Formats: sequence, C-alpha cells, structure tokens
Amino acid sequence: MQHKLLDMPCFSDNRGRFVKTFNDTAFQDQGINFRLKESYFSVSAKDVIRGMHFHLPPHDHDKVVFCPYGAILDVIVDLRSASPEYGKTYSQVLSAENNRAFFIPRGFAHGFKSLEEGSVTYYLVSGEYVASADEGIAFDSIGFDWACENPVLSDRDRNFLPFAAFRSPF
Ligand SMILES: Cc1cn([C@H]2C[C@H](O)[C@@H](COP(=O)(O)OP(=O)(O)O[C@H]3O[C@@H](C)C(=O)[C@@H](O)[C@H]3O)O2)c(=O)[nH]c1=O
Repeated sequence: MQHKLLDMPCFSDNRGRFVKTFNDTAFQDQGINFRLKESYFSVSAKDVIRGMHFHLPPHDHDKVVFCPYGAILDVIVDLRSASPEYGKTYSQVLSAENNRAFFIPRGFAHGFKSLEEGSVTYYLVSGEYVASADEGIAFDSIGFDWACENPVLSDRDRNFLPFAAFRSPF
C-alpha cells in the first residue's frame, strides 16, 4: 500500500471541534484496507524527536497517525527494498489545526518532532505491539533536515544504528 495524507472530517461549532478519526468505508474508498488492532498516544515537549521506528516482519503493521493537540512534524522513510523510492523520506505537519492524519503502511519507519509544548501524537495501529520486533534506525541518519539544534531523545533512539548499516527485511 502507498502512504497517504488524510483530511479528517472536522465539525466546528460554538462548543469546539468534533473530528472523525476513523471510518472504515471512508478508508476503503481511499484504497486503505485498515483493521484496527491497537491504539495509543504520546505527549511530547517541544523539540522532542521520537523515531525512526517500525516493527519487524512478521509483526509489521500499518499506522494512522494524527495530532489532536499541538503540532508535530511527522516523518517517514521508505524501507521497502524493492521500492524505487527506497530510502526516500516524506514529511508532513500534523496538527490540531489542520486535522490531518498520515497513513503509514508497513515497510516504512516513522518518527516525528514535536513543534509545540505538550503535543499529543495519536496512533491507530493494525497490529499489536511486540517488544522483540520493535526496531528502529537513527533519526539523524536518513538525510532529513530536522531543523533542531538540541533535540530531546530517548536513550533507545540515541543508540539506533544508522540507516546505512540497516539491512531491510521488508
Ligand atoms: C510503542 C509501545 C511502547 N510501549 C512501552 C515501551 C516503553 O517502556 C514505553 C515507551 O516506548 P517508546 O520509548 O518506544 O515510545 P516512543 O518512542 O514514543 O515510541 C513510538 O515512537 C513513534 C515514532 C512510533 O512510530 C510509535 O509506533 C512508537 O514506536 O512504552 C508499550 O508498552 N507498547 C507500545 O505499543
């Protein structure tokens, strides 16, 4: 499947906003066959960078990512070895203002930078988390300019191997 930027339907009134995050028929109409298995969110301070993460086969899965509070710069990289776009990065701002979601198929690594204090990154995932299959590559090895002098990173993310050393199983 191809990655896709989705506009989530948003209804605003004097109370605030109502946003539809998943509708099976609407997804099917856009060529996305997605079956929800797990959902989670993270909250990030400004300049937190998380990534670049993926689950190894046979536990690989598709993700839908959106940002219901704050704003994030969402980044993916194509790890599918047969893809003509292998190694290519794609980025999108996802925010509470633009109501955009990124559909990220299996075979891509995912990461993001938080652009605001307290940004919420919300995930819908088509497979369950398997700790032993949860892998990554270094966020600063994919040829993407994160425009961030002092990113806040986890120890795990700081120690991932670079993309150049990665042998893709996808
Ligand atoms: C992702 C995940 C983590 N955990 C645990 C492991 C750890 O103790 C704690 C925090 O995990 P992490 O440090 O991996 O969290 P984080 O770095 O936010 O991981 C996320 O990063 C982005 C870029 C993604 O694409 C997500 O799919 C996910 O990998 O939560 C689960 O129990 N279930 C899960 O599904």
